Amino acid sequence: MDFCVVTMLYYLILLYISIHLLAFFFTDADFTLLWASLLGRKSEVKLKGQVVWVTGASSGIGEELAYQLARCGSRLILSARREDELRRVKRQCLESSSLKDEDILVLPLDLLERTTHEAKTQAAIEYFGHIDILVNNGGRSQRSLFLDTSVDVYQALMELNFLGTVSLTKQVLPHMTQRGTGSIVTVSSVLGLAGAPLATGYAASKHALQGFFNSLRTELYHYPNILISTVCPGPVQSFIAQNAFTEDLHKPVTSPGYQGHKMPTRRCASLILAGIANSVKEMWIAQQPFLAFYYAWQYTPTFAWFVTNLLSKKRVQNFKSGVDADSAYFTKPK
Ligand SMILES: NC(=O)c1ccc[n+]([C@@H]2O[C@H](COP(=O)([O-])OP(=O)(O)OC[C@H]3O[C@@H](n4cnc5c(N)ncnc54)[C@H](O)[C@@H]3O)[C@@H](O)[C@H]2O)c1
Repeated sequence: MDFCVVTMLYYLILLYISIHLLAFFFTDADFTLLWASLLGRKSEVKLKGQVVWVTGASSGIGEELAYQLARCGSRLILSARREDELRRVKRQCLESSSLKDEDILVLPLDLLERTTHEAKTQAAIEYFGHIDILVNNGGRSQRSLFLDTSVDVYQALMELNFLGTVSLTKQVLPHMTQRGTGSIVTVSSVLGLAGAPLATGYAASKHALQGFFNSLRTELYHYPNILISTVCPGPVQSFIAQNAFTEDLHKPVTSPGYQGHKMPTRRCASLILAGIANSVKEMWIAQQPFLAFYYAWQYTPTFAWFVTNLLSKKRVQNFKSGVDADSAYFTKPK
């Protein structure tokens, strides 16, 4: 081969690797999702007019998803336990979009009350005629060490994050298979892929969701127009830390902690919508250095274990000395 061609190829490969490395350090999502958000179908176009059911729509990621979906022109079913909060979210959706009152259904729902899920699903279908997208977003986290934590907390986490989500999916999916189209999008977590201290039960419930939906997807191979997607965010600004379970079922978190270092909710929601619009099956969403961990866990687990153990030691030490667990990586132990 000609020397010039070899040199050119060499530089092209170097350029390709450099672009990826550079992009990696400035990205806050995996490459598939990032390409989808930059060059893929626009969510304002793809999601316009779609009927989207969002659980956990009264705060945090779910609330922000509602606002952005409203601006896309999606028709909405807003669910969570507190009706007054859902009405507030609805009002704000109407103020910031061209949707009409009848385009948004407030449908209070408790994920723990599984016997109500069939009637709630029927009510949603009767109202709009169909459901295009279910976003399984409602859930709670955990801030407690395993040795201190009651088994009741583990049961509650599995009942809410795992079984509540499975139960609603069980009601909605037959409607989608009947129509031959639809999307079930589930907000899992980075802790659905990896582990971290203070979250053994939460991570277990999110790992369960990952296993469940990854397997369900394989059962639906003959429904090419049904999307089963899991979203794995790292730290995102919301009320998750404030609402987390502690070692005792009825003991609240004492301090909500610092949110500044977390990804803005708006960015997380906009990436999720880009992923849905482009049928991305698994979305990794996190700022650096967290995103680097997803790759390390996936491709270099031995190295990932090494670093994770160092960070975990610091996180546990900080937690025990009363420093906020979420910002523990960024603060010195007392
Ligand atoms: N914020 C983060 O850092 C983060 C990271 C990874 C994953 N997640 C996931 O994102 C999802 C949304 O959490 P968030 O961060 O917006 O927290 P959040 O606490 O602000 O919102 C949680 C929502 O779930 C609802 N919910 C809780 N229990 C419920 C029940 N029994 N029935 C119905 N709804 C219930 C709440 O009312 C609220 O609307 C959760 O599944 C969470 O695990 C969050």
